Amino acid sequence: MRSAWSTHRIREAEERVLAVTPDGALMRRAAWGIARQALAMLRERTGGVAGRRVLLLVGAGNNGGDALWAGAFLRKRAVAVDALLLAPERAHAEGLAALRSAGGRVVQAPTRADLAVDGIVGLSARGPLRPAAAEVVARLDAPVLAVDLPSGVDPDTGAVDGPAVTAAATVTFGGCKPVHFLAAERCGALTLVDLGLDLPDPDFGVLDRADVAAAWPLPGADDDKYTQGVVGITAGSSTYPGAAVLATGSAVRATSGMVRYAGSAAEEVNRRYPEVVVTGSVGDAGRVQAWVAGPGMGTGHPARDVLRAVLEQGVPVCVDADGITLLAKHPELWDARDPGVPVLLTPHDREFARVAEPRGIELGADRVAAAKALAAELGATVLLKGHATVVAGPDGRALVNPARSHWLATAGSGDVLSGVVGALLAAGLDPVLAGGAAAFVHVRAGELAAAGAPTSASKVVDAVPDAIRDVVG
Ligand SMILES: NC(=O)C1=CN([C@@H]2O[C@H](COP(=O)(O)OP(=O)(O)OC[C@H]3O[C@@H](n4cnc5c(N)ncnc54)[C@H](OP(=O)(O)O)[C@@H]3O)[C@@H](O)[C@H]2O)[C@@H](O)CC1
Ligand SMILES: Nc1ncnc2c1ncn2[C@@H]1O[C@H](COP(=O)(O)OP(=O)(O)O)[C@@H](O)[C@H]1O
Ligand SMILES: [K+]
Repeated sequence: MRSAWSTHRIREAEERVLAVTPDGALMRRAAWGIARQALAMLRERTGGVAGRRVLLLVGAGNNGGDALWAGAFLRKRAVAVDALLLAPERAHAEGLAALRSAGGRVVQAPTRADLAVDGIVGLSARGPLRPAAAEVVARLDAPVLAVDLPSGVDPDTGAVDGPAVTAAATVTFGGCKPVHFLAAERCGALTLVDLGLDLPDPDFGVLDRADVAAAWPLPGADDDKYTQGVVGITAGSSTYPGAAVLATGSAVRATSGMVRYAGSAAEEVNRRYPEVVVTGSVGDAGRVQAWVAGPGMGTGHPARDVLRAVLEQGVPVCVDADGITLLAKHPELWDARDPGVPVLLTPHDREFARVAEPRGIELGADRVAAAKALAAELGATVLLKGHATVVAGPDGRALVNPARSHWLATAGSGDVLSGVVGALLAAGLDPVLAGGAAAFVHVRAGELAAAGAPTSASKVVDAVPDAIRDVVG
């Protein structure tokens, strides 16, 4: 698992190491990492390094200092290095002297380059690129290597509110920052240079394939259809059967155990998935180890009563879509749950706001903080959907799952996610892990279904087994 720390935590840890390290040593270590990455990119893109051209974009602080030192190192490999100083009077003095004495040039306007190094701003970044920097970045046609993080993107939230760098690669130092996962598409390929920092618990973790593989429930020799955890789905309606078919189908594809469906779309579900045991109501459904409640179920009184019946069953529940709106409209529904049994909500932004705003929690730029606050407030796990998915538990743990493409932004894809979450909750996974692993497999299924072109939620359902095979195989 990779981890991310907010900038103030990184800074605190850096201060401790700086206090016992010779002056400039950390910066040179950071710059060495940038230079190595720059050489690799030049080699890959132009077939060599000597005589290739690098343009440094140098801001007012240590981020620019890193870029200048990296330029000095690149000169040793006969790379032609130009530095464009965006705040000439505040450019890092030692870095500039090192670059000059290594034969680097200071230029007044962007020059033709095989690679640009973004040393405009790093940990101290606030807001989008300022006009002078924005103008230079807009004129670049070389790929960009970002120092620490792409300038103009908020380091702690990944928010982009105006002009910002989109990097082909980023080299960061000491520990990853939230931006690297919340705005992964702006960072490109990420490399971490170790600075020997003693870091506290991270703000959030990021599951990798091996973590998901280790968590994913596999049937064993003694398993039967019941022992793997039976998933119950109550979703859809006779007017909107699609959500029921998608969520149920996704649970069928995500578990080799049994899936039950309870609701008025039973006929449509059974026509598409004959292996599902269907009933008209939750009361008649038989035992399950977890419920998924909400997609397309409506927000009227009958749906409210169904949700209450589900919450009263004393098994983990994934509440999605209309179920979340019902919880917002009828907060007394929370009283139906057993406080010791996990509830996992899977809101998109508008659903999140419906539940959170009456409780004084705003969904601002800091999506991780907002999800953590709502999870703590509700005593439930919150999976906040978006291009990066945030999963926060009531105990303060959080995971982020970055998107690798955006084809999953398609109608019904949230219904597919809820079915996968249900399968993992029924198998007994901790809800934060269930949410994180489900989001990981959902993204992979989306990639496989889309393969670079528009897809549909039905195709994503069908790609779930391939995604699981890809992860656990
Ligand atoms: N500490 C360490 O040991 C190590 C640190 N290291 C490196 O130091 C970096 C942090 O350096 P830092 O703190 O000097 O500030 P940095 O990010 O360069 O910003 C400079 C100034 O830019 C400005 N500015 C703000 N927003 C802006 C915007 N949107 N667009 C344009 N400009 C903007 C703002 O100045 P203002 O004009 O507001 O006065 C700000 O003060 C870190 O990311 C890493 O690369 C590594 O060497 C490893 C060891
Ligand atoms: N821009 C995006 N890039 C990648 N994934 C996205 C993007 N927007 C939404 N998603 C994902 O698509 C799914 C949409 O869910 P949701 O909003 O509930 O849709 P629906 O209600 O149509 O099922 C979520 O899993 C979300 O994380
Ligand atoms: K930068």
